[in-house]
Amino acid sequence: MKAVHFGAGNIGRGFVGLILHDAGYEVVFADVAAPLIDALAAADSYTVHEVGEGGRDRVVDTFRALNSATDADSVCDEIATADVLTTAVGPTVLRFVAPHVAEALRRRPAELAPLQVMACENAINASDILRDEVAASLGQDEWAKLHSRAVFANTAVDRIVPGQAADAGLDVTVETFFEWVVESGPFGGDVPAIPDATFVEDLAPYIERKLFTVNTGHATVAYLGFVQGHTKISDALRDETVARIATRVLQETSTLLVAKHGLDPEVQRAYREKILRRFANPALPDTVQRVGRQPLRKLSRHERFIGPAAELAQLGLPTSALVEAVDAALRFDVPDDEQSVELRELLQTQTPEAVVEGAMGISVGHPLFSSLREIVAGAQS
Ligand SMILES: NC(=O)c1ccc[n+]([C@@H]2O[C@H](COP(=O)([O-])OP(=O)(O)OC[C@H]3O[C@@H](n4cnc5c(N)ncnc54)[C@H](O)[C@@H]3O)[C@@H](O)[C@H]2O)c1
Ligand SMILES: O=P(O)(O)OC[C@@H](O)[C@@H](O)[C@H](O)[C@H](O)CO
Repeated sequence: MKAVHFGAGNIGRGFVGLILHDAGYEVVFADVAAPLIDALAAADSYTVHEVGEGGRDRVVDTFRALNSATDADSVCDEIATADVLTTAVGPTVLRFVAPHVAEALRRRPAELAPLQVMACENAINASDILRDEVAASLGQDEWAKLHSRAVFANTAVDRIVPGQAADAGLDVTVETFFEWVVESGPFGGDVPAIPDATFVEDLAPYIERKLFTVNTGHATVAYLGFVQGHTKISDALRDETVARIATRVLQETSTLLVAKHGLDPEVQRAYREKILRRFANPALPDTVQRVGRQPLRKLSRHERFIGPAAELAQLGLPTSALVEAVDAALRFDVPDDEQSVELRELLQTQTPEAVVEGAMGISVGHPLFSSLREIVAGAQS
């Protein structure tokens, strides 16, 4: 069995690559970072160090690596004969992966089973986004002819993989916990052979529970931690102010998740408490800068703050803690982060109304509008 995986970064090596390797796939990593791909191509193996209770070292071998920027032709050939294609590149990068997949579908022998595509990004329906980009890349007529050569299944992936130490080489330090949930419908009864993945009929409750609990909570700790002057996530969570607001934020999103998806409130309470314990893991060298990265993506309409807050506001339910977290996000000032710089520019050049409508997708008249307008104005003063 062969899997092509785009994005040989933290989650690519420390989670998707490991799980596919353990499932018996030969993994072909594709990435645009030349030093990383060169190092992978020259290596026989790398080690995933799980830190925390019960953590152990896991060795990944039997992989190959290709540069998708300079050797796109070989990458397309590999995809054309692969069983599985996964990505962990970031949701905004999927459109750059799509032309490779489109070309691979042209080359894929018609007698092969459909390529099983799973985009492992922190975004709702990331595989559908990739599918739409592939269709756009092929154009309507060609897509109609080739679409049956691939199936696209949405997924929810959960494992904290921090940025790695400069001297770590290819090895990756990760937490022990992991969860990979995949929607089963698109596979039509022939799900990929991945024992560590869980296949479910309806992914919506899983991806929303993950994004609006793990990622909302994580980003809250990152932005409030940044404001309070912390560098590490585990230190930020030891700060009472940060912990108090993070706890309230997770109570707010839990109210929505319980109401919307019929989750058991006690199970959800245990889930969010476990998540706070995961963030507090002192052996995990995770930073507020990594977790807060790309604040404009995180502040966008369907993401971890505005997504749940908009739904709560429409139901007349409390959103004050989420709004406090958004307030902190507006103060994330990291010159190395392009979106942080862009956010600062927006705040300096646009009216509060334009920021709320443009960056957060909330229009005048929405029940969340006035509280967001107020905090944007506050961040500008
Ligand atoms: N790190 C985590 O804890 C974690 C957990 C769950 C999900 N995720 C998600 O996984 C994705 C990747 O996150 P990460 O933390 O591994 O980031 P990362 O920056 O460590 O890895 C991303 C990799 O993608 C590569 N890349 C960029 N553009 C590319 C392109 N056009 N083609 C091929 N490769 C390209 C980069 O060179 C990099 O190696 C994101 O969507 C993230 O939200 C991350
Ligand atoms: O990857 P992002 O930028 O969407 O979010 C940052 C972190 O919250 C995220 O990477 C978590 O570590 C991960 O989602 C845990 O499963």
